[in-house]
Amino acid sequence: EEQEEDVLRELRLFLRNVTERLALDRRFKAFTKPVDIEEVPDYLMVVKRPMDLSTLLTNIDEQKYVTVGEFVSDADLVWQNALEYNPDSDPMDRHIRHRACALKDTVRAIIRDELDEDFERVCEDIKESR
Ligand SMILES: CC(=O)c1nc(NC(=O)[C@H]2CNCCN2)sc1-c1cc(O)cc(O)c1
Repeated sequence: EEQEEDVLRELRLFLRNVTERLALDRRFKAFTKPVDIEEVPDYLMVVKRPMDLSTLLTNIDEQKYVTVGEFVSDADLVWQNALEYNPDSDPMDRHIRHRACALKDTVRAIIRDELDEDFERVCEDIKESR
């Protein structure tokens, strides 16, 4: 009903704000757009579920997320995929892994500092009722 739509609208506003702040952070430039499969043909052999910050925004607008937990699961794919695709001692691999770890820590810090646990509980109750 109306109250539920109000809650989910507030969830989308929060998730857009978090995602846009990540996309503005220069450290995360490599994560802002889908990996170009033409440029990186072996990418899909390694990474089974590609994800990037622009796709997270599209998912938010398409109302894919009913809880913050669902959003964090997709956001975690971004850095997890980067660690998976960059396992070597190659300087570029290390560089991307450093940024992937920064993304992981930044997402968790924002959610811990800015998400009200009572709000997430209401979202989870809406999800269970559907
Ligand atoms: C996001 C990601 O996982 C990624 N990994 C890379 N790794 C390498 O280039 C390593 C792989 N091992 C051998 C030495 N090169 S480049 C790269 C990337 C960077 C961008 O600026 C845009 C983009 O779409 C993808």
